[in-house]
Amino acid sequence: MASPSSDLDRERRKCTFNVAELTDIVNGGRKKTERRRYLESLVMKEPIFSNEDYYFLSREEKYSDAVKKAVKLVEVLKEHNIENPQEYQILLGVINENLPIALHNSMFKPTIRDQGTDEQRKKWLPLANDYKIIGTYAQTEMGHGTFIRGLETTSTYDPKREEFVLNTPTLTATKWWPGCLGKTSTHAVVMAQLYIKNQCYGLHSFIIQLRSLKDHSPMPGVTVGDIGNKVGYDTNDNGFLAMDNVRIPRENMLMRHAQVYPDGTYRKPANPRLAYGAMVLVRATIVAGSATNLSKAATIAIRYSCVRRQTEAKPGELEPQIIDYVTQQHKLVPQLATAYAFAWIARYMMSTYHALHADIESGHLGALQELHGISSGLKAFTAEMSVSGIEVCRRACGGHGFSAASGLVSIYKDWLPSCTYEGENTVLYLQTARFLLKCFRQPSVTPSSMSYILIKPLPGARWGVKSPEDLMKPILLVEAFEHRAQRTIKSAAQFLESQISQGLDTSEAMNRSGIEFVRCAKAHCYYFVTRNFFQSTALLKCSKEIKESLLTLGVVFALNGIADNSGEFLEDGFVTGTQMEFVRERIQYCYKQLRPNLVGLVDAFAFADQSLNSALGAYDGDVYNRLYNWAKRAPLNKTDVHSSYHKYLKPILKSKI
Ligand SMILES: Cc1cc2nc3c(=O)[nH]c(=O)nc-3n(C[C@H](O)[C@H](O)[C@H](O)COP(=O)(O)OP(=O)(O)OC[C@H]3O[C@@H](n4cnc5c(N)ncnc54)[C@H](O)[C@@H]3O)c2cc1C
Repeated sequence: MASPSSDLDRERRKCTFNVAELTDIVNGGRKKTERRRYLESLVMKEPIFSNEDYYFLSREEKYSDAVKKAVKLVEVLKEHNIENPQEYQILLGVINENLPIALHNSMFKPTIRDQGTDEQRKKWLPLANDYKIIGTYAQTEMGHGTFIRGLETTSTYDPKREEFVLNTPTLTATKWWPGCLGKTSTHAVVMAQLYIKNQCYGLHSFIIQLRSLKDHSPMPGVTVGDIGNKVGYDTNDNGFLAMDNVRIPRENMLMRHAQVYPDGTYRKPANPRLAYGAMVLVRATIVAGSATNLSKAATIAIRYSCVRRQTEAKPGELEPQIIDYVTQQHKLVPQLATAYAFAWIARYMMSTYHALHADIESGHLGALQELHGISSGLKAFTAEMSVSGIEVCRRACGGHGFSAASGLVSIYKDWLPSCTYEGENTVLYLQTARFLLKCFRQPSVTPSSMSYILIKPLPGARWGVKSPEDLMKPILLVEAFEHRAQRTIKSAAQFLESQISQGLDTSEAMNRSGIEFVRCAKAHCYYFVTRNFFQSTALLKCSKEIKESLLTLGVVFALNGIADNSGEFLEDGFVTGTQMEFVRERIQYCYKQLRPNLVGLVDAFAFADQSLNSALGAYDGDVYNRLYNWAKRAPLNKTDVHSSYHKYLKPILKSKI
């Protein structure tokens, strides 16, 4: 049997490009790579962050361990003055667990920043930044998540005492799901229906103290706890919250956009779209998370597939590395291509958001609406594809993919809810579809990045691909996705009109058109991500070898998208059966081209072993020793004879043979 480590060494020698150069591209430059390494070292040098035995812990142990790590992380952040959210994400990446202060930084502070007045920011943010308080964001209730107008929690203004009184009027109004709520947070931003003098003014945000800062016991009127075990997220205390006449001062309503004056006069927000900014940022972060989690899974599965050998072709011959089976390549190379495509689109979303930030702050919201329209669909698209891609990687590791030691099980379980939180995926696709249809119908509101929608595809249009070689031309690949998106948007618009013309009211017509809407939103997202991948790669200043590899990955991403959705390309005759054969042929050609560089392409993500926490995917490829040593540490193996033998097995095994 070949040595697993030498297998990976050989793979690394075959790579045609300089991996460090690609790592710098992935990180956004050499300086960022150096900074990332430095930040990672801050975590790796602290034994408290070790996750070696993580997979053996019970839920309660995992939570408690995560609290310990969170406190140490706060210490590291303070000691090194780390305030940049992206740098914070790097530290979390190596810790590789969903810490129970996640919502404090991802939602509590950003909501106060976005919705708080200057005085409120001045009061709350220093306390939050210093971790004197720990906050969460409580919106979802047991009865409603998606339909936020249906939330039932009330906040009634009492002008005599200049206070709001918060209540959970029904069982279904119980806040349910908020992360870090159950056992950790001392405060929460709570979304509640605002009532003043018996009139409801809709949802607003309020800061509530949940727990005493002296002994962490729930405040009077507050019932709070953990919602119990979930598919994943073991370290996080997703919680429930019920309030019974909880009084807070008037100043605890976040009043940057809407105000309640002491006498109870209400002033509504100037522009309801102002809330979009924070949402866009959170969605861009999820898109980046999709890229990272899929990159981790692809790293583990590709390294393992170069180490794992199975099934000799001829008796006595060395068994091939499983990566050399084309079926294995067909599972894993598309995931690698998708990971890069998502990394590039995440960067686009982040940079567009930051470029627009000044506009948003000064109330110029035109471009924000566009970003909101597309970010909903991109969040859904990347979450959906990354989650299914991670599962493909897990299965591609055979039996060992089912072991917790693979690392893939926890990546999957912990990333799975990204399809649900921050907007359930289908609901987000529907939002993007509505934006696309608006652009389709009203050219005057269509932003330049979406102008393709206005070009009506010619009836009888045909794809300009004449040979398999043509499929290496980005312009032709983008053209195919553009055509599909244009056609499905038009057909969704026509479908909706046909429903309305049959006499259905708008909401029922929209409901009946939902499947068409989701179809066109997905088609748009695939187009957008493919176009961005080729545009961004073309602009890179890098070696010819890197550019070639990235472009080939882009071709894999595009061609698999065409093959997997072949019906939509063939349906109107834009793509012919012969061209579809070219597509399938070219996919295999690309796999062959990329084969020597597969390990280099995953090494370039530069994940520290600790951040993969995988016996299968560590850098040195020492899979079998790691698996064996890990299993030997399992709690069940602490003794040679387990206590259950004495309790149960012994009597039945006592018969004489
Ligand atoms: C791990 C995790 C962490 C979370 N963290 C938080 C948190 O920190 N704070 C917080 O407030 N919440 C949190 N949530 C809640 C989360 O935001 C909601 O679960 C999510 O918004 C979906 O809402 P829902 O559960 O009501 O699903 P539902 O809306 O009930 O969805 C169920 C099904 O109905 C469909 N559906 C619903 N409405 C429509 C529609 N209009 N058209 C078509 N189909 C529809 C959906 O597509 C889905 O298939 C978290 C959830 C999870 C799983």
